[in-house]
Amino acid sequence: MSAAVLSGKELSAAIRAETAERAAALTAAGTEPRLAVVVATADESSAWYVRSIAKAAGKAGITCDIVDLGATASPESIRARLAELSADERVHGIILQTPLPAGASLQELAGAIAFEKDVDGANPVSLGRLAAGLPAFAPATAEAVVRVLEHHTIELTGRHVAVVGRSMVVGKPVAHLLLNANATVTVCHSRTRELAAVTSAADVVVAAVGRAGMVTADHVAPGAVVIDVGTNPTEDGGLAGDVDADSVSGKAGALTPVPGGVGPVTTALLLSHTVRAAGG
Ligand SMILES: NC(=O)C1=CN([C@@H]2O[C@H](COP(=O)(O)OP(=O)(O)OC[C@H]3O[C@@H](n4cnc5c(N)ncnc54)[C@H](OP(=O)(O)O)[C@@H]3O)[C@@H](O)[C@H]2O)C=CC1
Ligand SMILES: Nc1nc(=O)c2c([nH]1)NC[C@@H]1CN(c3ccc(C(=O)N[C@@H](CCC(=O)O)C(=O)O)cc3)C=[N+]21
Repeated sequence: MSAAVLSGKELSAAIRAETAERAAALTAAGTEPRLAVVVATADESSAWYVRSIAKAAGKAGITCDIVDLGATASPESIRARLAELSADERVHGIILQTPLPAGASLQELAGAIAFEKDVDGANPVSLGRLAAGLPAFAPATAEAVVRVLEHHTIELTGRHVAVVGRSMVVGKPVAHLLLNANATVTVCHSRTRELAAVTSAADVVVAAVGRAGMVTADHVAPGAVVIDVGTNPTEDGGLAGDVDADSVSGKAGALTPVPGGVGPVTTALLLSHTVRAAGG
């Protein structure tokens, strides 16, 4: 038996269609929605994302400014640019791409992103509000994980979800969103002992590690639902997930594909957050 494929494409298309409608209404009313994408990395996975944001924003009628500061930008210069964009009335949404140059951290810099423009939920204020169950933009990827599960009518209440990864972009916020959805959540990381035993006890496994094929059949229970967040560039220019799909699909009940799973929903949600930040 091969695991069911949990596509993100239909959900992404629906979110993008609704976003385009809202963007057109805003533009007609005199507000052009605008997203600033701040880049200070040469990372290929980030470059993939930035290209797909720019393309999808164009189609949705959102102006996208790519602000490339270079992979050697200092934390001070990144912070100054975030503050400038935060004060710029024409800009409605700001995302700072990870990874960041050595010595810079998202949690330290994202405080310079105005809370109301923090469309990728990076400001620690956004994460705190998310944890408290208060309105805030969640990081698009973390929200995408939960939306894909909901779209495929996978029950979360009372079920055990193991998240592998504890970054500010995925692991930590997704753990809070899952808790808010009444799941029982275990968060794993590089110091977790007996990782395969921990994840094998879960009904749902969320892999956000950044290592191609790290999650194998040994890590999942028979019939479990597996969400693959990983987008690792391959030598031939493609993308590989954090899950070894060949091994896992013979054991899991359902699995998100890479590409075509969480990624397209992430991009759509970032744009949806941007039109909401613009008042749409
Ligand atoms: N599809 C999408 O929309 C998105 C995809 N991504 C992709 O998701 C992946 C994760 O991204 P991100 O969270 O930003 O990555 P980070 O590198 O910031 O975090 C990786 C996490 O995985 C943990 N980890 C690393 N190795 C192991 C291991 N051997 N066993 C258990 N845990 C481990 C780390 O633990 P520790 O904290 O101890 O170091 C860390 O918490 C990447 O492939 C990235 O490209 C990211 C964002 C969006
Ligand atoms: N602050 C921050 N937030 C992020 O969310 C973030 C980041 N930094 N840094 C880089 C990673 C990587 N990432 C991807 C998102 C979508 C695709 C994506 O759309 N993938 C498509 C393929 C691309 C396409 O079709 O054009 C897919 O999986 O089907 C890829 C990669 C977000 N990231």
